[in-house]
Amino acid sequence: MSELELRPEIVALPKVLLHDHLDGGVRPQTVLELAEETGYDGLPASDAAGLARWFRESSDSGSLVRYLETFAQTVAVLQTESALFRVASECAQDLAADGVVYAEVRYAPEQHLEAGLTLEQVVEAVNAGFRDGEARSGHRIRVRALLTAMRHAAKSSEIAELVVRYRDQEVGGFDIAGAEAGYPPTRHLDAFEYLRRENAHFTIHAGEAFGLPSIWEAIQWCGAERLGHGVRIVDDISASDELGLLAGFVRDRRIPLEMCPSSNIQTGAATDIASHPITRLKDLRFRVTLNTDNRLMSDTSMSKEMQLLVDEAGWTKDDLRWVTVNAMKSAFLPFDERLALIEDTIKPAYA
Ligand SMILES: O=c1[nH]cnc2c1ncn2[C@@H]1O[C@H](CO)[C@@H](O)[C@H]1O
Ligand SMILES: [Zn+2]
Repeated sequence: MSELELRPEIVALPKVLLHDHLDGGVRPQTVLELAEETGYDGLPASDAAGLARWFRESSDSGSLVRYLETFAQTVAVLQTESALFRVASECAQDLAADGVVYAEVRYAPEQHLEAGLTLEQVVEAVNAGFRDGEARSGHRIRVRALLTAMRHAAKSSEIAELVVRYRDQEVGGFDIAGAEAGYPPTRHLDAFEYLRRENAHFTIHAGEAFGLPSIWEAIQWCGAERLGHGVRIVDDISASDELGLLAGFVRDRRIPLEMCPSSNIQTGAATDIASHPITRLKDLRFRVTLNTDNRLMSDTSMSKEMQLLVDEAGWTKDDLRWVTVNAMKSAFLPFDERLALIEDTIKPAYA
């Protein structure tokens, strides 16, 4: 991705981010310092610029599986409470500086147990880091956590229970992530059924590397409230914009699509920003939201994703307001709190 000078008027707009991975958004310099502190010697570069380049280039393979391999480097240095606290705090500060007013940041607690932490210690360290970052940011931002279970693993029920246990401590919901092909979400039906019995929220990564069957299972078998990516829903829309039954269901039910344009280009789910399905889905009035996915791997931010759409796909400020309101409506947050953010923070700033 080329260097992009961000326009201050875009940075200043209030933004809502529903799909951002904590372990995909670490500052390169922090990765280096944490590796030094913890004695991890497996990093592929020894300076921040080189490391940033390595992450971006290694993620450019056109394959989700290869893209996901780069996370081994960030996960390796995120095995202590102090590392998790620091990275969560910096995440909240970086998002706030980018104009984000509300964020749901996800990570997989089960990936941070290698040095002996318990799941609870992981969640509490990250939560404390978010609170610290909110306070230090000097902006009004609220950051909540989504707890991810890895789709190839067998911890989803435990992670789902964690979501319910910490729901009053800014844990908004549950997600599953990881390689999509070969690991259908129905492997985790027990977790989804439990969450529904508990009136808890969840989203599922679906329709990114794999097509319609994955989206269909996520919605109709698992009961996903939102779709992570969901970009392949265009496979169910004809050249003359006729919607198939599944695409029609997704649009009619206003199922939010957590779309991540730059990430999709790196994993091969889309070719470029100009032709990314997000614009077509916006024009067809799907419940489209705009997201970063992994700021480190894609060298991106919410402002950058917005500016790319404006510059390369003809988006207007009205479109940016629309996806921002869509995202706020789709947040895993009580209705009155969503409404307050829309009326008091978002709408006045885009007027
Ligand atoms: O776009 C994606 N698709 C599927 N899985 C992902 C994506 N981005 C990150 N992760 C996976 O989610 C884990 C927890 O944050 C990451 O470690 C990575 O393996
Ligand atoms: Zn993701």
